[in-house]
Order: sequence, then structure tokens, then C-alpha cells
Amino acid sequence: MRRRPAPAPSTPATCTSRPVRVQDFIDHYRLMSADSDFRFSEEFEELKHVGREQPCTAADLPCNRPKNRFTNILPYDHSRYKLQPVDDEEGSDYINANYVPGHNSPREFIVTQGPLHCTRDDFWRMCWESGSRAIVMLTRCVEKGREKCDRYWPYDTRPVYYGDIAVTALNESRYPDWTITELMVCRGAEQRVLKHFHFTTWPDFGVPDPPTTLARFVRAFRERCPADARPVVVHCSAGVGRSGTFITLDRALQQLAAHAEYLDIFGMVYSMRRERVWMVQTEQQYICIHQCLVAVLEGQDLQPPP
Ligand SMILES: CNC(=O)[C@H](Cc1ccc(NS(=O)(=O)O)cc1)NC(=O)[C@H](Cc1ccc(O)cc1)NC(=O)OC(C)(C)C
Repeated sequence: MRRRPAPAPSTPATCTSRPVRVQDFIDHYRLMSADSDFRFSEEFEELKHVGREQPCTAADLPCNRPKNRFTNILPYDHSRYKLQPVDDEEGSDYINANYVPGHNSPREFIVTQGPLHCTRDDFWRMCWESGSRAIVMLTRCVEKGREKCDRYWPYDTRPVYYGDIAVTALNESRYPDWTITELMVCRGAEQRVLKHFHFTTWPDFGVPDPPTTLARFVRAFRERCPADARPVVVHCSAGVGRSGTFITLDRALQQLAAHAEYLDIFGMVYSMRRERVWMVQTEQQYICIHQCLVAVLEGQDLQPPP
């Protein structure tokens, strides 16, 4: 009987994808990181302009400009999350947020900026109207004396109203690098439990120390995230660097768990940047994703040092 030809050494790289066979991934990492990460720098540079030609007209409306935390981080029109409009109020459907694909669905995540004080009611409307049951927060509210995100959830068990949405903290579990809080969210007669996963030790524009802390957080999130297919709200301060890094690693770890033959980190970041600007903002964040995957493939325990 004719033997099937051996599979090609790797699927062809294109301008939108660069798949690597899982069994070759550790060697791939060593090659890319050689000579002071020379090939990682080259590859990350290829992503620089992806998606940037797409319009952001809603974000640029005068009534919406104050709703953007940063002038250079605006949601593309085609993938932006739209709030249910309020009467004929111009801009009432606007929030700085985009749908981003994940391993499980093309709209698995809603990625957004850290709420401003003036947009936190909109943020809770988005969480409610999208049916989300989980929020992943990847920044502290204040870092190096600068506000990065409003404190948009209650400090204790007394309910706080954000517009017509009441939020109550039910319980809180604190760990060295993250805190998980169960929130009761009520609107009218309906109430829901939503989990808040807060990574508390990730410096802006940087990577966790050690990088594998991120892999442990992604694992903790997946172990506790409600299994239903509702979108997960993910944010940092601008909702691009740390948020994109988290989502990329989550997708890759789920692919490994599903025994995928290839990992295409370049292709994942490419597809995310078509939906939201600058997803995975720095080269070090791009490399951190690979370092976490190497640690998992090497069978490192990932447990924190004693
Ligand atoms: C390099 N820093 C930035 O680009 C931040 C936006 C930003 C992006 C990513 C992150 N990291 S995160 O996504 O992980 O939270 C934080 C902040 N933008 C600003 O600070 C921009 C200035 C800027 C910087 C760089 C650029 O190319 C264009 C404009 N400033 C700005 O928006 O000023 C306000 C807040 C007073 C309105």
C-alpha cells in the first residue's frame, strides 16, 4: 500500500501568517532570539502598519472625543462595540472598544480602554448589554502616580450605582499577582454574577516579572472563567498592549491544549490588529508570549518561586 507522503516541513509563511510547527517551536524561539532578538525585531516590525488604513470616524466625532482616554488609541468603525443608543442622543452608542477574535469565536473578546470617570457608566452598560460574565483587568488604577484606569467597581459589599446598574462585591480572593472578585450586577429586576480577574503586577509598556507569571494568570483565568460563549471584556489602560498580549497567549495556550500541530503567533497578532490598533504594543510583549509558550512546551511547572 502506498505510504502517505511525509507532511510538508511547515505550512508556507505568507504576509499575514507565519505558522510554526509545535515540535519546532523551541528551536524557532532560539533562532528568533539569537543576536539580541534580531529576527523577533524584524518580524514585529512587519506588523507595524497592519489595520492602520481603517477609519475611526465615530471616535473622531466632537461629542465622542472626550470619551477617549488617549488621542492615538481610537477604535476602528468596522469592529467597534456599539451601545444601545439612548433616544436620539448623538454619540450615545459610542465606547472606545472593539470586538476581537479568540480561540473559541470571532467575537470572543471585547477589548476596551480603562474606563474614564466619565465613561464608567457606559462601560457597565457595555458589560450588561453584551451579556458578559467576565472582566479581565491588566493594569492598576494608578501607576507611578498617574491614573491609568478609573476605580469602576465597588471597594466593599455596599452596592454602587453606575447609571441604572447596581454593582456589589460578593467576595474577593487575593493572590500575589492577581485578585479575583465576584460581582453581583443588577439592572431592573435582573441580576447576574460577573467575575473580575485583576492582574495587579504588570507594568505599563513592559512585561510581567517573570514573564511566566502571565501564563499562570491565563491558566487561572481559564480555570475559573464561566464556560458560556458570552464575550469576555478585557482592558488595560489603553486596551492595546497588555490586552493584546493576554489574548494572544490565551489563544495559543488553548491551541496547545487542543493538540494543534502549528502555532501562528504572527498571524494571531496580525488578525487582532485588523480589529484594534496596536494589539501587542511592544516587541518585548511579543517576545514574552513566545517565552511563556516555550516554558509550557518545556514542561516547566510555572509555579512561582518559593
Ligand atoms: C506610547 N504611549 C501612547 O501611545 C499613549 C497611549 C497608550 C498606549 C498603550 C498603553 N499601554 S496598554 O495598552 O498596555 O495600557 C498605554 C498608553 N498615548 C499617549 O500618551 C498620547 C500621546 C501620544 C503618544 C504616542 C503617540 O504615538 C501619539 C500620541 N497622549 C494623550 O493621549 O494625551 C492625553 C491623555 C492628555 C489626551
